[in-house]
Amino acid sequence: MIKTTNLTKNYGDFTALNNLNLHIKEGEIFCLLGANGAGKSTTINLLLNFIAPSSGNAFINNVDVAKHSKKTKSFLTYIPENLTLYPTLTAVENLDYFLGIGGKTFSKVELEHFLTEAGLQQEAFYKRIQYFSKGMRQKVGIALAIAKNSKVLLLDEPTSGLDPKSSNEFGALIKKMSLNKVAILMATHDIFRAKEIGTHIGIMRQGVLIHSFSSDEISLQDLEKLYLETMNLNEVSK
Ligand SMILES: Nc1ncnc2c1ncn2[C@@H]1O[C@H](COP(=O)(O)OP(=O)(O)OP(=O)(O)O)[C@@H](O)[C@H]1O
Repeated sequence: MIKTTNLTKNYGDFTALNNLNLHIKEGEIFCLLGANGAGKSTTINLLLNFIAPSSGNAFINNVDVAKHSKKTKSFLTYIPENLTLYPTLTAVENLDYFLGIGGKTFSKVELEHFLTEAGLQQEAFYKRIQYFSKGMRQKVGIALAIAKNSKVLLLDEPTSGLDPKSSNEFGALIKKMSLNKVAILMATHDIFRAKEIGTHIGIMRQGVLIHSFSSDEISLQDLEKLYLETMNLNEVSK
């Protein structure tokens, strides 16, 4: 699970994240919406201990991220907007390499199985990553999460730049991960996908989570309205 208590990040006088309280349980998909600069990536960076909190705490699987960074990383997989893999290595080789860094070794058959589970077509297993689309690279990232048996998945704008079919496929894959009890946080601008796959949705503005609700409480139309109203508030307060 993912939990934050009064998590705050200041840069001098500027507050990028203001007292965030989140609780994402196993099997839940929390989609975090917000305008550019709202604090979505800051939240993810704090959960990864890429940056230190100014105050408050972040927990992955009940372990404090700032105190036990290495341990919390072993529970999670992070897929950034553009997943960096080794371009000259194949999908299988990349998977083998990154799992090896975490001290895990698997047979060729097992690695192929993880890629299959992640929805990568078999013809791509032994192709160099440099020829992969964004959607295909993300599937390698998901295969990594499956192989690691990750309890938590952190996704930063995973569907931006994906065509509708790939975005739909990605959504289905994320839902499948959640059925395996993974707790998922997805920062996104994609209202449609958030409503479709999210069990919970949050809207952030200027570092504050101002709306948070379960996805079935709101229609797509109302969600869009609320989101646009939030964006307009941003404009007015500038
Ligand atoms: N190192 C830093 N120093 C000062 N301000 C920063 C720093 N890093 C981020 N910020 C500011 O913190 C705010 C939140 O940024 P963040 O990247 O979390 O937004 P975001 O919601 O992920 O936006 P986007 O949708 O554009 O990715 C922004 O105003 C950003 O300029």
